[in-house]
Amino acid sequence: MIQAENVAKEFILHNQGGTVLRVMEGASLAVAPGECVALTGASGAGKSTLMRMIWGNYRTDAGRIAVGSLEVSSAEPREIIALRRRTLGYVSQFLRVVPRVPTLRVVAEPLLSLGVDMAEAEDRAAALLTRLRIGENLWSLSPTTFSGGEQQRVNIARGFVHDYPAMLLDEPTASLDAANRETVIHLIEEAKARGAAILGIFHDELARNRLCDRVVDVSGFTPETRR
Ligand SMILES: Nc1ncnc2c1ncn2[C@@H]1O[C@H](COP(=O)(O)OP(=O)(O)OP(=O)(O)O)[C@@H](O)[C@H]1O
Repeated sequence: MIQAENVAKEFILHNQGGTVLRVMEGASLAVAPGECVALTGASGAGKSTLMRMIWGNYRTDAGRIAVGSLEVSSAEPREIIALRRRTLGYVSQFLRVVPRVPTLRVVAEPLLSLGVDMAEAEDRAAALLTRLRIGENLWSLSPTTFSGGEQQRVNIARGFVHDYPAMLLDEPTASLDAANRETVIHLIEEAKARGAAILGIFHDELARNRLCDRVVDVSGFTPETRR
């Protein structure tokens, strides 16, 4: 469902004399439906860079990336937007929201953009917010003033509101208390059980061991010149 073959990436630092940083070469991996794969490797090894290339935010300099039937590495922006709407979910570490939009709406929005009717979308959003222990008194407020952990739970609710066939998770259990961490682990287990292909960065080793079928160490894709 998620595939990378021989992917290479370099950054050109235009504000530093055009220095070229070759950060990755020969990166290959595949995540099948129902499988959870963890990206590991030291800080700076390229985990986030690989995730951003799969998400379509960073261009690939060589090789190919595909999610489902779409070649992300050569896709048009409108194809990337459609992929993100239907097929590929992404739970980043931080919630980014438009100010003043109420929490219930923030969480329901991915379903609304798929044409699900408001009542059903809000029901599903409410169920997830309840599971993630966000009190109903907060649902009509914008999450911009929420605590870090509350914002992360809203972010997770939004990321799991639609049953994406593929998901990218960036430290989904970071900054959560024990009970909410357990809830998030269950949400990920449920996504796997319904056949989602999941690729994630999990610094939380216990969560990684419970959830992940395999580990891909991105240090193996670091060019010789950087080792
Ligand atoms: N936009 C960018 N411009 C220039 N260099 C970048 C950019 N993004 C990442 N890099 C460089 O690419 C390398 C890999 O960074 P990346 O953030 O992917 O590592 P990581 O494994 O996710 O690290 P961490 O665990 O610390 O988050 C680093 O040397 C970083 O400086």
